[in-house]
Amino acid sequence: MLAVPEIKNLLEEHQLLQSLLVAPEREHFTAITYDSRKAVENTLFICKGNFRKEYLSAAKAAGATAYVAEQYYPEGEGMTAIIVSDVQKAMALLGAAFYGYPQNELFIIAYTGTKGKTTSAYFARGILEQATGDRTALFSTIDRILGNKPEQRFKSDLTTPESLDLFHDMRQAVANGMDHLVMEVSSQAYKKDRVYGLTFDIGLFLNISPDHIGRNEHPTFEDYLFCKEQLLLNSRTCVINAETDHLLDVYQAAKASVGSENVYLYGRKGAKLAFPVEVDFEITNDFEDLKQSGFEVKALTEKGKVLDIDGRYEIALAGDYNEGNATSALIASALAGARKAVAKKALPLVKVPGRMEMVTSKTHGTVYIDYAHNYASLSALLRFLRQQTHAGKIRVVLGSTGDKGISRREGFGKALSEEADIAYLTTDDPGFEDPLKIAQEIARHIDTPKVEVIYELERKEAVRKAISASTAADVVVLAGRGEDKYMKIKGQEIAYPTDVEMAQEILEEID
Ligand SMILES: CC(=O)N[C@H]1[C@@H](OP(=O)(O)OP(=O)(O)OC[C@H]2O[C@@H](n3ccc(=O)[nH]c3=O)[C@H](O)[C@@H]2O)O[C@H](CO)[C@@H](O)[C@@H]1O[C@H](C)C(=O)N[C@@H](C)C(=O)N[C@H](CCC(=O)O)C(=O)O
Ligand SMILES: Nc1ncnc2c1ncn2[C@@H]1O[C@H](COP(=O)(O)OP(=O)(O)OP(=O)(O)O)[C@@H](O)[C@H]1O
Repeated sequence: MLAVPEIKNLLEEHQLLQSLLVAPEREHFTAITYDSRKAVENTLFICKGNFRKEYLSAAKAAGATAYVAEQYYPEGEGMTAIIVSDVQKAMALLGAAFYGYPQNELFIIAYTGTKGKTTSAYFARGILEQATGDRTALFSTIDRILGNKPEQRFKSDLTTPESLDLFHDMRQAVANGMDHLVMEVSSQAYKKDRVYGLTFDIGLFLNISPDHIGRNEHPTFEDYLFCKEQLLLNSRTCVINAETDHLLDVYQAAKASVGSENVYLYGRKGAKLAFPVEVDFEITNDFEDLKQSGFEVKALTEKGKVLDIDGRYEIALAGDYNEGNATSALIASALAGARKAVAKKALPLVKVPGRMEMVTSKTHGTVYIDYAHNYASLSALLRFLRQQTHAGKIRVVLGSTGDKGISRREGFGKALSEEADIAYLTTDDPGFEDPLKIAQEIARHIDTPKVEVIYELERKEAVRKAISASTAADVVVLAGRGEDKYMKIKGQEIAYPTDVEMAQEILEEID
């Protein structure tokens, strides 16, 4: 429940309130929503984003008695009108208040980074699940786990939910007995003030590379970096991958916010850093194959030693970057109070849907299904597979999404040029764009004749062609979609088999 005096105070404190017109008997609200289709009796309705006046009329007809907006609407006549200077910020504040500030009942670990957020969040939750006796929620790009029952697990639409949904889900998690939360915070979350007003217990910065720049996302790389760094300005303790690009900027943001004594840095032994800084934890690879890896973590500073995580760990995920992801989770969970012995047992059990999944074959190449969908992740993946694959060819099936992430097309072309032998260019969430045109744009950035380019726009056929042509020495990479079950075409989500399902089905037929 939320009442007008509390709303007024809160919005005034944050200098957001422009005018307030309280209609008689419209002073207490028992529901809150930004979607007219969800409005019920006595709802406080938020007019935000690509809002249309008809939505306010619909909300009022459904029983909404007040609205929050950046302007007055005649459609809201008879309702309490709360006019604010920034509706996204107001929504976050009102959401937290409506749901009774659930963040105060959770220890929150928040991840940002261009790559590795989901994987690292899964690692951290894997450890904390054991350490807290199953009281750790997870809000990831893949799913939102609000409790331990299957019906408390939901597929995610966004990496970071809209603020109202975020506070709603936090409240649910608390009601389900959770006292820890691991979540991903996208740069968009800061751009759109979805996490406005939140302070995280631990904020982790994994890396940054050009991505998410374009229409509907960030106008420039600087804006992208600025938004990502906001996590460090809103966390009590910061953990940074010392191997990130723009380390100086990132480190300074964290130091200015919490002081160097509350900043932890980690990196691979001998890694070249973008600026010289004392690293708290050093990672040494011990062994790796295509299924797993083992590594050693060593504290180099007194502050690092206090966390007591020195030791050898194993993970059931290939890719050297995953050792870094796992180390970030070790540091975060140690800061949350998890013991080393628990982490050691928990880490090898962590699986991440759609990340480095594998389908093996007797006669054809092993198929890797990975969500890699920009230059940094695809090149890291292909470089890793090249080291592990000796004489065989690397066959890569991919497309690039339409309407967003335009810079990925160039990134894919570049990564394919570096390590692929055969590129099967196909369809991946084309939206309102022509998938052939997208594929041709990727091909334009393949700058070497060493890469054979095959166009096959039906994704399933492209997968079939790549697997059928492969020998046992080859690897087949199905990139970009992970566990996606839908293809986004012209504003619709059309059911489509996952890459894993297609690989399994094709191999059952031809193996
Ligand atoms: C740019 C952006 O942040 N867009 C998000 C935003 O859209 P929006 O506020 O304009 O809402 P909208 O869906 O267009 O609808 C307008 C309003 O009318 C309402 N409505 C609509 C229909 C109706 O009948 N009645 C009604 O009241 C809607 O509920 C909404 O409040 O709010 C919506 C939820 O309310 C989000 O789904 C949508 O994300 C878009 C689809 C999206 O995909 N965003 C991407 C770029 C994103 O945020 N990605 C990041 C990851 C990328 C990264 O790492 O940076 C993420 O966190 O997921
Ligand atoms: N630390 C890392 N550095 C580079 N690439 C990585 C790293 N971690 C994971 N990847 C690659 O990026 C892909 C996506 O990983 P993950 O889903 O964990 O990242 P994410 O940050 O959640 O991505 P997104 O924001 O695109 O959803 C993986 O499938 C892997 O190929």
